[in-house]
Amino acid sequence: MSPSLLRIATRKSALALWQAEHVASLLRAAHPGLRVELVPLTTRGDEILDQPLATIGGKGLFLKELEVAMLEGRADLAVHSLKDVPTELEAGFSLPAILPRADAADAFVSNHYSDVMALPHGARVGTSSLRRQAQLRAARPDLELLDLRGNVGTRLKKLDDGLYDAIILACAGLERLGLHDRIRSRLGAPTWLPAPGQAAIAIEARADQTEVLETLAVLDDAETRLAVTAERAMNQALGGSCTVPVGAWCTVTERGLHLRGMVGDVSSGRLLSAEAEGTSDDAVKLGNEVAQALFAQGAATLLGR
Ligand SMILES: NCc1[nH]cc(CCC(=O)O)c1CC(=O)O
Repeated sequence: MSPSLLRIATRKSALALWQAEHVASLLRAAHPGLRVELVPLTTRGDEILDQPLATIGGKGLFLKELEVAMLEGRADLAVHSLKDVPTELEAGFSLPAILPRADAADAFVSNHYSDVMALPHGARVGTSSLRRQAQLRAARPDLELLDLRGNVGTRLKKLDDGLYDAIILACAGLERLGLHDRIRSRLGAPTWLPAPGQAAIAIEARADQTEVLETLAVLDDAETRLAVTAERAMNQALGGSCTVPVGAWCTVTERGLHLRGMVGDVSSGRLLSAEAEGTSDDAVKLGNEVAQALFAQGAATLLGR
């Protein structure tokens, strides 16, 4: 029997709530008569705001409480930014739908400067992402890189308060929040790579809830799933999580998949990159191939392994 009510576990940040509401309206449109409600929850990742994510460690910092709600029957699904979802999902859960991807580029955001190259010598740039820090360091060894955590609104407020000359955010998040006009320039492939899975929204549910999974699967976008499967396979082969300087970007055409990967080093600004093409029937193999090419260039040293 298909469910008559679906409860969506979500974080309480403006971005998370937007994404959950977005999924709720897509579900209502796809299944007339279906009731959909939000269950807003606080996660550990939201509570610890004084430390860079890379230091706190622990995969799935933003997922745990939402998964517990599903296990305890307080929610039927959870909505996540795919880039916050660990490559290895918790046992007993699956991702029945990955939505069509938005703009996966990063955004250069500043009140005074138009892009990274226009920043004055020694300018202060805020981002806690090691991937963003490594790519900034590579382009501009002189910059002062400063930690910056919190949700999108908090980060913009700190920029506006003058704590930074510029910050780096995801274009997708800014667009979803109606903040497109804060984007001074796009940082995109091939010169700048996003996080694996960036700009894709993932729906998570319990693997044993067959009817729920079927109800959610109608929202899945096959092309986005292929691309992010390759990116996440590469990340996994590199032993990556969201706490290592790894970037990935896969495009899908009728000719097949094209994956580009990057591993960086924050202190030296050294970047390794590799790319390969593959067929759409083996996205995982393509991801492994690019990871191997990066290892052949010495990625293990940069990743501290
Ligand atoms: N780590 C926070 C986070 N998780 C997903 C996004 C952006 C939206 C997306 O990638 O789907 C953001 C904000 C940011 O990086 O600026």
